[in-house]
Amino acid sequence: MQEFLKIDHMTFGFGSRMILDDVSLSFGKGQVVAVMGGSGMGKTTILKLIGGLLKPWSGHIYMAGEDVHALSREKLFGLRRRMGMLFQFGALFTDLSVFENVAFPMREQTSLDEEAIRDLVLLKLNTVGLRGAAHLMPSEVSGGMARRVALARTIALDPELLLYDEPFTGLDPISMGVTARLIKNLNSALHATSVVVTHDVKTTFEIADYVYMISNKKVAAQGTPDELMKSDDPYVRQFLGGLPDGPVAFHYPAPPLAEDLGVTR
Ligand SMILES: Nc1ncnc2c1ncn2[C@@H]1O[C@H](COP(=O)(O)OP(=O)(O)OP(=O)(O)O)[C@@H](O)[C@H]1O
Repeated sequence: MQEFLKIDHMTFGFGSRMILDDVSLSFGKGQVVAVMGGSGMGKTTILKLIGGLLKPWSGHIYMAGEDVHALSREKLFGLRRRMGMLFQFGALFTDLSVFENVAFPMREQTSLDEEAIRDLVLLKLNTVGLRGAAHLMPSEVSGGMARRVALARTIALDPELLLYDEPFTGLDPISMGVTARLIKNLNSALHATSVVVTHDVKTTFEIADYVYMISNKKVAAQGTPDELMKSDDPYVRQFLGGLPDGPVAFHYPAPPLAEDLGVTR
């Protein structure tokens, strides 16, 4: 496997609160890699660190051999241009048509002429099955279609690295499956690397080549979906089974309920 992205012994936190403690993750070229874990474990934070929006306390992130946080501002912008980011809910610009939403990064970041933009936008929309919807406004398309438009916009400039934050949230099961297959197919078509942050086990395991599970500031488990399905690690079993009890407590640490309610015997 040729490595494209590497998180190397990285530690990060907000203020004095550590969120990630000495984590190392590797992402191969051409792979779809899922980063999973419970709410608040730092999954979105990892994407922001990769994108250079946050800086590690220690450790490094390398993309295509470049140390992301050692780059000049200009070089970082150059590197970011090689990334496509689909952040939570992938909001579209509501006052722009589907076509203009996809054209937006092209107009912002390239000097392509109108004709080239038109052809490219239609090609990208065709890839997600929505060429016929180019003239519609975001308010006229369904939630699942809007997510596909956002995907077309994410791949507008043929990124080498695709970062997805909860791409399945809020979608019905069919749209989830469609979105998942698109993520997989786009990754192959672009010869890219995709990082998918999610807690949806079923959909993710259908498309991921490799999975990292983050818990308690650490990589709690990792492997291919097959390996994890067969694992008897209690954390993996708890996560996959959606069980309330296990190594990860359901209750946030608290005094006894009776004490909080002022009940005495
Ligand atoms: N700007 C910030 N300042 C301080 N704390 C933050 C900030 N952003 C996130 N956090 C905290 O860092 C932790 C990790 O947040 P993050 O959004 O990465 O979690 P997540 O795993 O993506 O969760 P979810 O699945 O709920 O989106 C959370 O406890 C959150 O409250």
